[in-house]
Amino acid sequence: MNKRPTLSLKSPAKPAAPKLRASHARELKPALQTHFQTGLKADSLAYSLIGAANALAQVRTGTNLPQALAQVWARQPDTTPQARGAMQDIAYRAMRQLGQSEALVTLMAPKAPEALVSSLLSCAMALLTAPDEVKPYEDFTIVDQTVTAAESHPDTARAKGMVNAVLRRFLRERQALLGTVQLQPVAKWNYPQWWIDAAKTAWPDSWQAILASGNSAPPLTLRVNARKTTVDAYLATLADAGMAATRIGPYAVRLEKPVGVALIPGFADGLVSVQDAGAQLAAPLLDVQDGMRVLDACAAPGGKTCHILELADAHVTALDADAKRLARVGENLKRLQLQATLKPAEAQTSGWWDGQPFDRILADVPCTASGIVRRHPDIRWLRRKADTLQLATLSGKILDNLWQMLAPGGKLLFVTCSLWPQESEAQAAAFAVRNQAVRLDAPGQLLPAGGPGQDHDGLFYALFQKNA
Ligand SMILES: C[S@@+](CC[C@H](N)C(=O)[O-])C[C@H]1O[C@@H](n2cnc3c(N)ncnc32)[C@H](O)[C@@H]1O
Repeated sequence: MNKRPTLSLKSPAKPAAPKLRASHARELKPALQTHFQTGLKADSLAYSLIGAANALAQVRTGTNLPQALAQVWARQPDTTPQARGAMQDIAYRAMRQLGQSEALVTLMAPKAPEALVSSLLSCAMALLTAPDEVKPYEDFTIVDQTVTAAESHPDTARAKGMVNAVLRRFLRERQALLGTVQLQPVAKWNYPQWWIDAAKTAWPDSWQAILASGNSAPPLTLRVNARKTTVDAYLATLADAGMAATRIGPYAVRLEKPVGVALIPGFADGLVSVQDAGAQLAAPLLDVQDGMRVLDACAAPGGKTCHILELADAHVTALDADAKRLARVGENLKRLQLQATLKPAEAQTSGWWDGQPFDRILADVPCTASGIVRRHPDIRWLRRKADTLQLATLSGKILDNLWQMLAPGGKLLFVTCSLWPQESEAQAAAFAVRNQAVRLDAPGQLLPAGGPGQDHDGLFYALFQKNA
């Protein structure tokens, strides 16, 4: 990775120290001053660090990272696109290194830091321990800018000296400190202990590779729209634009260097969509023919809905319990010039159904999303162990309900992006027994994989047919 040229670090603004609140007394535990505007320059690393730290602190209280970042940007409308990019990069790195960073801080800090201080230190640690061949920033810049960031905010100003001391000690004793914390599994793997245990139990031969894969940066994979072009023609378009790419599936193209969608040739015109290569297996597996009635029961944001419609002239109903997310299905259909009926409703209910059976049903059910942590590194810190059982209970109800809506001879494809058998294979096996469903050939559990020729998330596929 090249050094980030967009950040001006020559003369970082040193704002006047903010007034400390009396409520900084530990026992009062004040709420974070999330609306506080620092006087930092938007193009400084300090600005990006305090923004990323704010987002991280929100994640620690249960908000997902994209939403937390969106909240930070909404509160600071002067955040430039470059600063947004830098904040996002720091926050995502921090999520992937959080176990190690928090263990390092616990080892060095004289007492447990308050939420925003802890988050700021985790952001700085993620940059200081970045695995990149070319470091994103120089060590001294990271320390200097983290201290400047601490100084700029009332929730961190008092801890400025401690922040400085911790980061400088880390630079002096790096190897010894890293060696010490690596003895703790949470710090070594950067997942909660229950997650590490679950991976070991489910995948005793490959849990290390699975956990490591979840800490890698994800590829940018495109789905080529079969209605508009071919993979070969699109690869040629990319080559003309000077963008290196390889084919990694029947419709899947991986860009060598991820870019924003605005820079992807033909994206606005619907030539391609962003979709993991593993997720691109769903539509072909459903084997939809022209004229069929198809239900996509958990459809948002519509990746699989649109793929189905790119492959056949079908009558698709796209259902999702979350009306806001369902609106994104509409946006994607519009960009691709496709049509479907959108219904905001819960898939375990039937009040929305007109009683006409479906020929094909896609049940891409809500799950722990443990197979897509490389794209959503915050998930591991947000999920709780009990979520697996709760989500499996809901998806069991969804499957049983949808089965009643399937025409004789019709097919139902059950999909999860989970690595936990309780949500996937065990669920599929129990469903088949409960409903006397015929199980057809499908990939089953795909573990996350990367490399030449293939690159996909962790997904599960089971295909069922109803007796005619
Ligand atoms: C794995 S995502 C679906 C991804 C989508 N199929 C795609 O390819 O773009 C699961 C979706 O299920 C929705 N959902 C959650 N609970 C639901 C329920 N009870 N009924 C219907 N949809 C639900 C969520 O809002 C979410 O959009």
